[in-house]
Amino acid sequence: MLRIEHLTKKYGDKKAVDDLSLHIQKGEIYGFIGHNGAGKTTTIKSCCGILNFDEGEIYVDGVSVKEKPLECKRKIAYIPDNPDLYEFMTGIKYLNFIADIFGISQADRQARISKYAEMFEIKNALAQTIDGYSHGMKQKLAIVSALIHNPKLIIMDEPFVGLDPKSSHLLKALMREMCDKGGAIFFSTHVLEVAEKLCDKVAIIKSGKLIKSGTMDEVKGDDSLEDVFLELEEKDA
Ligand SMILES: Nc1ncnc2c1ncn2[C@@H]1O[C@H](COP(=O)(O)OP(=O)(O)OP(=O)(O)O)[C@@H](O)[C@H]1O
Repeated sequence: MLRIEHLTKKYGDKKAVDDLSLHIQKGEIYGFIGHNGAGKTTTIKSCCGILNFDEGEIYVDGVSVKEKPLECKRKIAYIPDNPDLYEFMTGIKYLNFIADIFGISQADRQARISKYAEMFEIKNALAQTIDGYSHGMKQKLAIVSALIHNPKLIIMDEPFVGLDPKSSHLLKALMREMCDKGGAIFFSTHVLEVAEKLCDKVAIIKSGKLIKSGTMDEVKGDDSLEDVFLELEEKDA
């Protein structure tokens, strides 16, 4: 569903991501972990067609992000680490704006908005302008807006930051349900306990380079993901 081949992205002379390859298959929840500044957001933004990259290729469901960015964006939902939404809009206006961009029918958008806004308990806030939302409410609105076009692939940067425990639980269940239906999820997190419980596979990035990836069992064996991560961080530090 998502194929990253030899991705290299530089800022000036500095390589933020260096020759990184990863394959995320249908049905997989794939976690992406690494220290602050390791290159996670840069990789994620490259996958979503938000950042140009210097070398390599990225394919979404077989389509090149470089050659056909719009076609890829139709298949993807991207939830950034900071929900910078149009604050002057009401929640419902924002959701309809996103639904218009993706050309979603009135019937489908109403059904999805109703389902997900109710699930994340923001239905009553949809008439308010977004500038009055808390961080968590904005994050929930960003999640609802990401689900409006029924994406095949969801890419999320630190999705659990700011969510209350109930919403985190709901999001985890939704992630699993979506993958069970043939979708795929690639997300970054610093919460290793969540990654360990939730992910089918995990990749560890350090200073722009992929240092370990595979199924959770392959990566961590009998240890905890935290122990393995910390040990890898210590090596050659
Ligand atoms: N716009 C930019 N201009 C210059 N350097 C940048 C820019 N964005 C990121 N970097 C650098 O690229 C490297 C990777 O940053 P990135 O944001 O991808 O890391 P990250 O793994 O997402 O970190 P965090 O966990 O703190 O969010 C860092 O060294 C960062 O300073």
